[in-house]
Amino acid sequence: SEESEMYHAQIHLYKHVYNFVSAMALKSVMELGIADIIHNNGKPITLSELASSLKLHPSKISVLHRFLRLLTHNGFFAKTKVQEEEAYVLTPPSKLLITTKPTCLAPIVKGALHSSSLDMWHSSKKWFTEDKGLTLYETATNESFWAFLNGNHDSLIMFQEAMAADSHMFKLALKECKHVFENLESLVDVGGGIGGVTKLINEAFPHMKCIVFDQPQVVANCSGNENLSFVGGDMFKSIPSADAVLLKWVLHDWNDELSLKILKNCKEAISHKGKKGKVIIIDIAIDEESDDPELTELKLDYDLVMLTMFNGKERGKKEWENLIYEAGFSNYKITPICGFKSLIEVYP
Ligand SMILES: Oc1ccc2c(c1)OC[C@]1(O)c3cc4c(cc3O[C@H]21)OCO4
Repeated sequence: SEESEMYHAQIHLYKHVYNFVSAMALKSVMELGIADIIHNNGKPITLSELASSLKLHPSKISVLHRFLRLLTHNGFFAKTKVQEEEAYVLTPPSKLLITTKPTCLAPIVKGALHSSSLDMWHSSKKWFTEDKGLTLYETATNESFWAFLNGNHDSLIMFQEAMAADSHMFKLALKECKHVFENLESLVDVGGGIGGVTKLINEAFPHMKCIVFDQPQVVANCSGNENLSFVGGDMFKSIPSADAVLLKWVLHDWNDELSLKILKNCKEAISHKGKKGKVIIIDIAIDEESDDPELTELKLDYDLVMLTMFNGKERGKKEWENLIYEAGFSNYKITPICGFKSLIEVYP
């Protein structure tokens, strides 16, 4: 009936209006360190045990229960019984918040839901109606997000820890895509930040000469080892030579024109010593036909985060192909990795 269609539409609309509630509840649980408490408890934990671990005021115990109820409903916790009393256990998504594990993604939750990433959205009408080539972030703050990070040490650390946290997922993927890095004598990790990924590659391939290449102020206080070095520079000007260039979660920060510039400099960097060389891109590839709707939604969410913060973009397979050929490369191969990213090997 028309009414029931209206009622369903209403639920759909309100659900989206309040999508932020589960995100912020997850942020609260991350800040309280609840995953660590349950993990360290070594067994299911009751609400009162959890509340006393958190030293919550008695009036906040029911508050905690309501937060856990929503997050249990959304798959972050599961309920069980301990001597007839309800108790909570972690699920795979909340296990990603255990801060003592290398696969901890708490820094991403912290960075992505930091007010510096959220406040800009209140300026979107201004952004849409202006004809300036600014990002939403710049419209809201009058500076680029990169300038903000370079001007706020704590936020830069938060961002770099988020990137490094995501890199540990790559450690799992490295097992499946080891062959991509085999027989490389050298590799330069462009936009490698504090070396999250490069250190993992250096551990897996100790004989490979690895260079972490990022802006001078980013690599300034980083130190490596005899096969891991940090080099400061500008990837839009030139990139140090190596057998392979790695671009992990870099090109989605940049529009096509700037991404082309980076890729052309990569082509220069791998054409040394006349060897074949390759560019290894690790980034999101939108694929609406074969991805399930939830995965596509994540990729489209990231597309708007990149657009609004960096004037970047997530790319579909065809867009990656066009960019790769436009940059003068002759061939490429896309392999899904890490759940929602792809590894794209690009050959000159
Ligand atoms: O190339 C990338 C990859 C992921 C992210 C990027 C850029 O910026 C947006 C983001 O939501 C974000 C924003 C942040 C942050 C981490 C963080 O992770 C997310 O720490 C401070 O602000």
